Amino acid sequence: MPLIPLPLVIIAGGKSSRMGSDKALLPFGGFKTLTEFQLHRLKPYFPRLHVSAKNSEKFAFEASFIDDNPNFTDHSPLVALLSILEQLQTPVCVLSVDTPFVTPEIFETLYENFEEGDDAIVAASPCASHQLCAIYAPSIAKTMRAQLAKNEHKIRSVFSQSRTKFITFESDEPFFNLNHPDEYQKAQELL
Ligand SMILES: Nc1nc2c(ncn2[C@@H]2O[C@H](COP(=O)(O)OP(=O)(O)OP(=O)(O)O)[C@@H](O)[C@H]2O)c(=O)[nH]1
Repeated sequence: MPLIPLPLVIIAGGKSSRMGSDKALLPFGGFKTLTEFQLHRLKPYFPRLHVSAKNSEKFAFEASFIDDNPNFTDHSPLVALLSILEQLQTPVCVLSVDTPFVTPEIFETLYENFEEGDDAIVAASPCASHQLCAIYAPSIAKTMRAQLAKNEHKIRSVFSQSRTKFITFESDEPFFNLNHPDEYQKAQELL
């Protein structure tokens, strides 16, 4: 059983504009919310789990929440990542709440590739890279802060200015994510 000695943060504070209702709160896999599904299935593999949100008051369950830094009023994964690193100040595994098929083995492989001096280790697959299935070190926060100070939310620019490695996995399937209602439907069928 893989055991990854870093905290895992489930990132769940987006607008869900394409889904039409908050993805993090959708029922999934027998759980009241997709967020609780993710916490439950990944809990055995990490020493601590947290949930990142713009405002955690939206959740009706208990967990260790990391609210976004209130100085950033915009929504973006970059805002979430910087807020997480500022609060935890340790290397962290992160996972987008809307990817219910990412396995612990994927994080184990990312961790095996994480070396002294790395700023980020990001999963990739044939069709895409997955910036929210990754390990980030606090050393990348400075570059993120500078980027957000320019009101620039593209994580790719942060990658190009830091020591970021991409680890490519064979299949796109574990990275299937739920952006639209038909993808939510398909994910329920795939379970
Ligand atoms: N904490 C936090 N999470 C965010 C923020 N913006 C996006 N996320 C999360 O980042 C992940 C990827 O977000 P997207 O799917 O690109 O955006 P989204 O806002 O959820 O959905 P769309 O509005 O349809 O683009 C999701 O798990 C979101 O919950 C933010 O400002 N704060």
